Amino acid sequence: MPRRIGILTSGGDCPGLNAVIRGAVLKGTEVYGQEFVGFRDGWRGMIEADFMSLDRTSVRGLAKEGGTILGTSRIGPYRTPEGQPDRILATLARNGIDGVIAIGGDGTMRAAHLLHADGIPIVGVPKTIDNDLDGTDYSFGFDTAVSVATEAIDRLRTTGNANHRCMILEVMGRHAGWIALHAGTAGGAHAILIPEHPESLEQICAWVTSVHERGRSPMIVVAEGFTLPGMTEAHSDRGLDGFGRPRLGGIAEVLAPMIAERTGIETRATVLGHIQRGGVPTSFDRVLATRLGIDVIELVARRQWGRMVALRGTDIVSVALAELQETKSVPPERYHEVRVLFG
Ligand SMILES: Nc1ncnc2c1ncn2[C@@H]1O[C@H](COP(=O)(O)OP(=O)(O)O)[C@@H](O)[C@H]1O
Ligand SMILES: O=P(O)(O)OC[C@H]1O[C@](O)(COP(=O)(O)O)[C@@H](O)[C@@H]1O
Ligand SMILES: [Mg+2]
Repeated sequence: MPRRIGILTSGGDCPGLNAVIRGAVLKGTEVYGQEFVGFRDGWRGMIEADFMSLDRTSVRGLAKEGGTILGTSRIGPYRTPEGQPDRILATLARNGIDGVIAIGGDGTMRAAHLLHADGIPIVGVPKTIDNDLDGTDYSFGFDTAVSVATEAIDRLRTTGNANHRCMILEVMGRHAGWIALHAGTAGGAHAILIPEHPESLEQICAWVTSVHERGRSPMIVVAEGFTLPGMTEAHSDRGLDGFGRPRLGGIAEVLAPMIAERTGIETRATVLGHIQRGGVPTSFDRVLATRLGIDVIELVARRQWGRMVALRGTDIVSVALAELQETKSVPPERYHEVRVLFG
């Protein structure tokens, strides 16, 4: 039975991370008598042996707390001499750490898979507000982000109606438009634009005009990764993130003047940004995150390294990290199901 376990949170933060930590620490300490440490700032803490001890007291009241008490980063393994697997194994051994729980998104799970293949005892817990992680029906953080985005749509509609304007809300979603799809559907958007399904400017303007002509204020929801035909990459003018990828954001501000010019309808853009990632998780996300934290301890107890806990229907199951596909995209039929309501 692994006795001393390290936990880390990596990648973009996500409401529910703390609830996972609490679920895992409470289950592990109470049921198996395990000890826990928390690596600070994701993989960096594991690589540099920068950790804090986690006990019952340190996870008190955490189910409802946004962010992560451990901090997160996009600093990864393999990039420095200390980040090589043999050095990581030695660091873990020196500190008496028998296994690692990595809580993160697609990137973190990819890194965890590589580390497992290189002999590091590691299991994963899926997190992402984007809901784009393969292998799990939903990830915690998504429901919170959708709730925040839906409220933003409701608010934008009243100001849009008052001023007879077209309103555009931009939400996160680098490769997948799940937040836009769900929030747009919940908020009754007149068009939802997502990375998986390009729409032409002509089509978008046709929807906007038809809404306006029947006396309503058009409401568009766009995911940050959406591209117009002819764009080879998602819009980015904000430099690179910690992992060297372009920081997305701003496509709503690109679309607004184009739509205004073509339709003659005054148009305003709002970029929701990190508001959808901060603050308290919804009760759905608290429950999901807590269950994943509890259940990942079973993987650890059975030494089922190289696996990730996941939600399948209403059950928590586990999947091999090696089997995860690149991205869980919005399937065409899910998009076309709501597209018939646009305009
Ligand atoms: N293929 C990879 N090899 C090594 N490390 C990786 C790889 N992909 C991601 N990582 C590390 O995991 C971190 C988290 O991934 P990222 O995509 O930024 O967030 P998330 O896990 O939320 O998707 C990255 O910033 C990087 O340090
Ligand atoms: O501002 P940051 O921290 O770079 O995060 C922005 C990114 O966070 C996300 O919500 C999640 O990204 P990761 O899962 O890769 O962390 C993306 O949709 C968005 O592009
Ligand atoms: Mg990612």
